[in-house]
Amino acid sequence: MIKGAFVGTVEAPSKVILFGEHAVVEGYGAISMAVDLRTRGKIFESEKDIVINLKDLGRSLTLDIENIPKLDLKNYNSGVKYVLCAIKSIVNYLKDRGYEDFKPFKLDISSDIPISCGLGSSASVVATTIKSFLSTNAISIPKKELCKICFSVEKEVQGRASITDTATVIYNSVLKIKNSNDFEVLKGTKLYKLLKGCHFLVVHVEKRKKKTAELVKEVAEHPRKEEIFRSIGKIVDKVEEVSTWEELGCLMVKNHELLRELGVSTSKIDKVVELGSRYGYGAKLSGAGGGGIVIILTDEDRREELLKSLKELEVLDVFECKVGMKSENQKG
Ligand SMILES: Nc1ncnc2c1ncn2[C@@H]1O[C@H](COP(=O)(O)OP(=O)(O)O)[C@@H](O)[C@H]1O
Ligand SMILES: C[C@@](O)(CCOP(=O)(O)O)CC(=O)O
Ligand SMILES: [Mg+2]
Repeated sequence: MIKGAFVGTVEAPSKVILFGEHAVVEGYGAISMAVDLRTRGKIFESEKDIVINLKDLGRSLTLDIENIPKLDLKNYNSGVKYVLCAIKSIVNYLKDRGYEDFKPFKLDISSDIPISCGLGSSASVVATTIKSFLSTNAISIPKKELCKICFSVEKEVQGRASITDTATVIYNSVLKIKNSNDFEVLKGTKLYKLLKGCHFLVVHVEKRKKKTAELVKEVAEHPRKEEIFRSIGKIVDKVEEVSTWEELGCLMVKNHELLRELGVSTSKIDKVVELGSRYGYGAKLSGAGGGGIVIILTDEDRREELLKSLKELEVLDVFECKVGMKSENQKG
């Protein structure tokens, strides 16, 4: 074996939630889809430890394999917790099933996904880390198991979470989330066919001041959350019945209004949603909120006017997003 030799690459995409964020944590449904902005893990041989370079954070972790099951996440800064918890969880999962003597490796993680803006960068990084560990050790586990482990990491680090982000980046598809921990891949249904024809734009509106974990915690304390979640749940149920982009866009705007009532929108996000409704079929914030991204269902005939207005608002970035297609970054 050549010291430091390149072994291979693993990847995971990102996601947008089309309907149902926050309420899904409390057991209501959601609709999500994968976005082709990717996290990549480049794996190299290592002599002794597991070394993980988090290129986007400018951080490096060196882990003695023997000590991984005893890692206490409390001793680490919040930025590296997802990756550490991912490594610890996969080691414990495999040990419980009789595996031992894991191979050391060096892993360089880098991502196209803007961090902490609602695109599920945490789930994508967790999936990449665990897939890298499995690939290095030539172990394969069922997708459903991989999903369960990644979800347990999001839950442990975030405190509260739904399976939405994890399942969407692992199945790399359009998903109907049935409740906080069950889902199905949508293929061939009426809604899937409608979504397949949709042109979406993901607008990175502004940096988020808070992490998902804090936003989910704040929402859990909202005095009217039950009533608002129920209304969001009803919208998700209606989505499967719609036949036109107009109806779909209208439900997006209604879902956004409810997220606004939950207190997770901002004035700039509202302005972008307004533009998305004026020049497109509808729009809403996506993910935990508090800033971050808006998803717009565009009217292709008015796309240029929309892009011009977004530029005037000085949004951070605009990404194309379509079911089953590679997204292109078109700076706004
Ligand atoms: N490229 C990356 N490298 C290392 N850690 C990352 C990366 N991207 C995301 N993370 C982890 O995920 C956290 C952001 O997750 P979160 O607040 O859930 O936002 P989101 O999942 O919407 O992007 C970061 O603080 C960091 O801990
Ligand atoms: C708010 C929530 O519904 C989505 C969070 O998405 P993100 O981390 O902002 O990409 C939380 C969850 O489903 O785990
Ligand atoms: Mg996240």
